[in-house]
Amino acid sequence: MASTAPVIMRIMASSIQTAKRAGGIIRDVLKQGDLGIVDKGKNDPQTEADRSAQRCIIASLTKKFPGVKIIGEEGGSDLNVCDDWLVEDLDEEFLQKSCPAEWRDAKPEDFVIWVDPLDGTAEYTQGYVEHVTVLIGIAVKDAAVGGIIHQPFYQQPDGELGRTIWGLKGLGTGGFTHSLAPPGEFIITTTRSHSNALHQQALNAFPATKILKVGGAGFKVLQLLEGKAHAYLFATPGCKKWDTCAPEAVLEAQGGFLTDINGKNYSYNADVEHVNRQGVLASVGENHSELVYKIPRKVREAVGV
Ligand SMILES: Nc1ncnc2c1ncn2[C@@H]1O[C@H](COP(=O)(O)O)[C@@H](O)[C@H]1OP(=O)(O)O
Ligand SMILES: [Mg+2]
Ligand SMILES: [Mg+2]
Ligand SMILES: [Mg+2]
Repeated sequence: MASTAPVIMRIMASSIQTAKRAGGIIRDVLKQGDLGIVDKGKNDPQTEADRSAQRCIIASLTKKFPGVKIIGEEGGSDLNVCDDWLVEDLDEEFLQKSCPAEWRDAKPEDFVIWVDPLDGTAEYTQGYVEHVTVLIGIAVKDAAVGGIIHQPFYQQPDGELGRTIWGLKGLGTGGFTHSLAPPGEFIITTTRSHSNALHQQALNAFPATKILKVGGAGFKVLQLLEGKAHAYLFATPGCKKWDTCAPEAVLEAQGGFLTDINGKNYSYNADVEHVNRQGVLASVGENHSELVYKIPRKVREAVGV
């Protein structure tokens, strides 16, 4: 019944399979050894894995959904890829699920797919491969609605590498076991490679019992989902719509929040500015607005309201 499923269900089911294939490409580039690093800016590396994974994802999704706008971190991509990189199948298990009523009638032109082919590139080049994720975020009009977070280097109990987490607002999440972070503690997960004085000032305002410095927006949201941290803070511009669309959708499908540091959700339509100028604050199982008001007003004014 694949062809009759609502567009959003088909985009999600195709993105699950495509993110897995991209994860395989990311492992292959590392195995082969030459990362082909290019510096796009300060602390902003790109590797052959970013480029190849993006080509795989954009070519596959464009072929399947020609009427859908797709925006990838690595810019315009050559859609001419080998058959091995062209993912045609859909995740059948996902397709069996029932589509939430609110998205059932969404048309191809209502969607924007935000692709971060490799989130945590700095960490990938430094050997912290468990921080790496593939992010495919699905926006309907302005809102982040669905997301895939694939971890290429996650070791399954049976030894298999890779796991795929999904979330769709109104339906829920899959691919991991949700738990809340320990009560009585306050653990913050934050950047390890893009800190600055402004961000540090915000971090200092929290009575944290522990600060985890890890790479990638996807990995930090996974830490929230698995109860390793209570909040994710990045109080400065730097991450972009492709970093937050999928994590926001998955976290919010689980009852959490991912907003700017003023507590406002970002917009994900095709015309928005790519940079998330007002930073990121995410939490699950917490009073999110209380966290917003812990961030010093000076910091919130510096990034803009
Ligand atoms: N200053 C920056 N320049 C470029 N990318 C950034 C910057 N800050 C954050 N990012 C992106 O957001 C992700 C999360 O940031 P951090 O790990 O510092 O918390 C990074 O892995 C990176 O995504 P990517 O690795 O896909 O380029
Ligand atoms: Mg990058
Ligand atoms: Mg990223
Ligand atoms: Mg990236």
